[in-house]
Amino acid sequence: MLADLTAGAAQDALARQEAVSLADVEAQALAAPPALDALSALSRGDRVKVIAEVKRASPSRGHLAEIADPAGLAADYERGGASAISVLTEGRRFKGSLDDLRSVRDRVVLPVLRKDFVSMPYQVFEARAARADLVLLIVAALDQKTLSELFVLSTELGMTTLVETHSADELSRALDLGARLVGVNARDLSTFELDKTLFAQLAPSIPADVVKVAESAVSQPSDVAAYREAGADVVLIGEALVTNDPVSTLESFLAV
Ligand SMILES: O=P(O)(O)OC[C@@H](O)[C@@H](O)c1c[nH]c2ccccc12
Repeated sequence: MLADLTAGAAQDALARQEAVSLADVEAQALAAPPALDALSALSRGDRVKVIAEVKRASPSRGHLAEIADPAGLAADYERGGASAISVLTEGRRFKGSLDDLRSVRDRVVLPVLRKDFVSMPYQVFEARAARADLVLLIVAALDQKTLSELFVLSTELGMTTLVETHSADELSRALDLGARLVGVNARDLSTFELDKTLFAQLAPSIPADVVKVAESAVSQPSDVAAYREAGADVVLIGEALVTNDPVSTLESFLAV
């Protein structure tokens, strides 16, 4: 499944490249206003921080929410106390787009993450051209050479990279890169199985100066409390926020 998602996203990027060449998207990326300092925004504080996600659907959970106005939802997230906004830009299964990201970027002042299945430099340039401040790289989807190249490129473009892991081996690959923002996804993107204990298993192996993000499976405040207890600086939440009132749900999560 992860391989399919990654291949599909690459195919879609190649189709966009027919319209806007690599050189042009690179020029757009270099001309964009500088990325916001997302690492500072997400660094450990007195309270847990939330990356709130604009997510219409997923292959594991199907349709979640229509979200006709992604910018309005992001503004609600900002009002509710989120520290950054994640925008799923994958079109096939998550029903997102770079237009969603651009409209969110125009509305909020928070750092914005491009959440997609990135495997080519073109997609990294696109993220920055759309004024994303962060880009997701999924260790399981990439060989170490490609992962490292994409990490270096996004860093050179001034973005913060959220490096997503799902095992001890993937975590050590993320740390080898020098990643400063590391995510542990409770969901296995190949089987869609959920392991809510994985963050707590891996967190002790993540150095103190690396910002730790617990991803997926937060449905109630006690889930946030458990991730915080296990050492999370940040939790990334999608489904619970798009299927409930975003502001009050976010506030209840931030109150733990
Ligand atoms: O909707 P949830 O269970 O709150 O999960 C959000 C986020 O962690 C999930 O969307 C996610 C984590 N890593 C990903 C990689 C690609 C696509 C999606 C994801």
